[in-house]
Amino acid sequence: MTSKSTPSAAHGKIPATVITGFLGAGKTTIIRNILENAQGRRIALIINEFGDLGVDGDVLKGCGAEACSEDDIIELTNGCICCTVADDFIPTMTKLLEREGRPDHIVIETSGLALPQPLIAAFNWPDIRTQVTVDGVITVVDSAAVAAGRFADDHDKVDALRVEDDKLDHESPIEELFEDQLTAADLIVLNKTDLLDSTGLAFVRREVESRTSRKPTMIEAKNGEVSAAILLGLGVGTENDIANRKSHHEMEHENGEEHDHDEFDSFVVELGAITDPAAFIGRLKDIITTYDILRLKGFADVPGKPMRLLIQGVGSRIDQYFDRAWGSSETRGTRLVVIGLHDMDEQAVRGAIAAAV
Ligand SMILES: Nc1nc2c(ncn2[C@@H]2O[C@H](COP(=O)(O)OP(=O)(O)OP(=O)(O)O)[C@@H](O)[C@H]2O)c(=O)[nH]1
Repeated sequence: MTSKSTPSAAHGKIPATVITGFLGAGKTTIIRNILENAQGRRIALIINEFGDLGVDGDVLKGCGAEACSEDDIIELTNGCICCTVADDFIPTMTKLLEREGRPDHIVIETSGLALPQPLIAAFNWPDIRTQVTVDGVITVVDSAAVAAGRFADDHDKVDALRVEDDKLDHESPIEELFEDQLTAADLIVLNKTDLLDSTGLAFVRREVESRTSRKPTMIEAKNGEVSAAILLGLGVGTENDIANRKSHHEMEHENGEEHDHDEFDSFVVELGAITDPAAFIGRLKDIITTYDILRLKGFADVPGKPMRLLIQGVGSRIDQYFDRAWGSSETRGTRLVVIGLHDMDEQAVRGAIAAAV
């Protein structure tokens, strides 16, 4: 199945694939694989990240895949795509469609905290609807996190949040988001299967199935290795089916109350050189656990190394590798974005990370 054979492509509309999924599930990793196996398609990429440090865009620009030049990668940095659809996403799409040399396919990576529903609805805007169709929504799941109970309701925590903030009428914000992202899916990728055995994986399947009343196809993957032939060319036209995919927020606020991300918070920590990366990363793992940090990612300056060290923390797991050389006009330094729930003690986390150097 390729995009060239889908009904939407046959009607001249550009297919757009939405890749969603919670923080650190593996969205960027999957997109990297798509770009490297694009089967001759020219792909435009729209990336949205939570937090003021464009790590994903940088990772994807650095992969140098022919399918997608740096000019074809557009970063939306003014907040989560679901809240900035009108001001940010729609003008960006309009500009993209006015360009010469239109792409064969558009891939959109939502932030890990975004509700996909408002984004899908935006494809019904008149200027966009006539030119683009949603080929499919792919929800990436961190299977290891599901198995660890990361998306199960932590009642104590939710109750504590509610006492602090009486506007909080939701269940656990993480659990709701997880379910909303599953409910939007045409295809669910159970990623990170390398971290589980078959019993764990069977549990994850049941858990995911129980979190959405829709029954999208589920496939398993490790390191985001799924063929572009499976991911691109679903041919769904998801914008015609939004009524069946309502988020908790839409169901609770049919009167149109604004959605926001007050439940989550992020900040960037800037540090100098890291002389002992192994020790630093060991301490970061403890800090993530102590302060219940949801996502930590960025780069470190390691003295004597011509390349920067990419640091990717998801839950208490941290991956690190030297991803690219520092640019000649770039100031070397360590910058990490930290994402957590809104009750995260920013000053304490900042202090702990500074002391971990
Ligand atoms: N063990 C394992 N690690 C994975 C797998 N897929 C991705 N990762 C790692 O998980 C981390 C997060 O992956 P990303 O692709 O950046 O996740 P993301 O969903 O784009 O993250 P955000 O955009 O921050 O929400 C990285 O360190 C990846 O290398 C997998 O299948 N197995």
